[in-house]
Amino acid sequence: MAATRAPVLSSTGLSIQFGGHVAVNAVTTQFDAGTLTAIVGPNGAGKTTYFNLLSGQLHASAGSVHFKGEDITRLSAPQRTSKGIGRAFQLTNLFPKLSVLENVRLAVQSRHSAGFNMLSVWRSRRDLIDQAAHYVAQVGLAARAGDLAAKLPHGDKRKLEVAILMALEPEILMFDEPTAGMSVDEVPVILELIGRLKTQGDKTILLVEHKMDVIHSLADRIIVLHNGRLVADGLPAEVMASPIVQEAYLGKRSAPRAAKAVAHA
Ligand SMILES: Nc1ncnc2c1ncn2[C@@H]1O[C@H](COP(=O)(O)OP(=O)(O)OP(=O)(O)O)[C@@H](O)[C@H]1O
Repeated sequence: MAATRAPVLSSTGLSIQFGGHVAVNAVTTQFDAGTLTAIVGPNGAGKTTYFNLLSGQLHASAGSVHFKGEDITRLSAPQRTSKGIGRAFQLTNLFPKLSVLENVRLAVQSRHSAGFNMLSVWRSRRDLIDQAAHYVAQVGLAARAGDLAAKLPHGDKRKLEVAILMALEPEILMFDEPTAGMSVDEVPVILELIGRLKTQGDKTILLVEHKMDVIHSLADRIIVLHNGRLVADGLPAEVMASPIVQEAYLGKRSAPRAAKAVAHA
């Protein structure tokens, strides 16, 4: 089914200040349904802070966030999650003393809230476990389903985070450097997963990533943050060729050719 191109998430004049430092500075943009947008920029550009403002971990000093037309600026992170904005957290979301399967089962359960119906607890529990096993298999962790989360090597923990996010079935999936700290042979599993989520067409994916090959293979669009400002926005090839990106992001002084991408002052 063809993806509908309509804004599902947007920020308007979104800003946050830490002391005198403006970490995100009046960022106005929108994310269309069924697209994958990569958010790039040098270290300290404000990418993670912008993510925190969208997902509710931080609250804006100014500006607003809208989800499907609703102003969610004042909603907490859990309220935004329940509306369908899902974010993979780097290792902080895992229950270390529970197994891989149980970690994912809890995510499935929180979506269904099945535990409240005492009459159907057993049947629901079986369903929940089956669904959890499906997500565990999708991220390539079936063989480790019974292992404690704490015992997993780093790369497998990152895969488990993705399984938890998928189990929540959010409309928006936010990944902040999903392959960071992974060995080279583990990276493709996560990239294939994100690629598969993308081809489903109904998910809106936001990806903070430094690896250019990852961005090129997955992104429909790139936005560039620099010193907290949105400085470029467009198709990957255009944005990567733009002088502002060549200089600000790749550290090159001269740009090969002029950019077609929209450069924001
Ligand atoms: N809680 C905070 N308190 C004070 N300053 C902060 C806080 N969070 C972020 N900053 C500052 O805001 C700026 C943006 O940081 P942020 O982590 O968003 O950048 P980033 O683009 O994600 O960087 P990286 O690619 O290195 O992860 C940095 O100067 C950082 O030091």
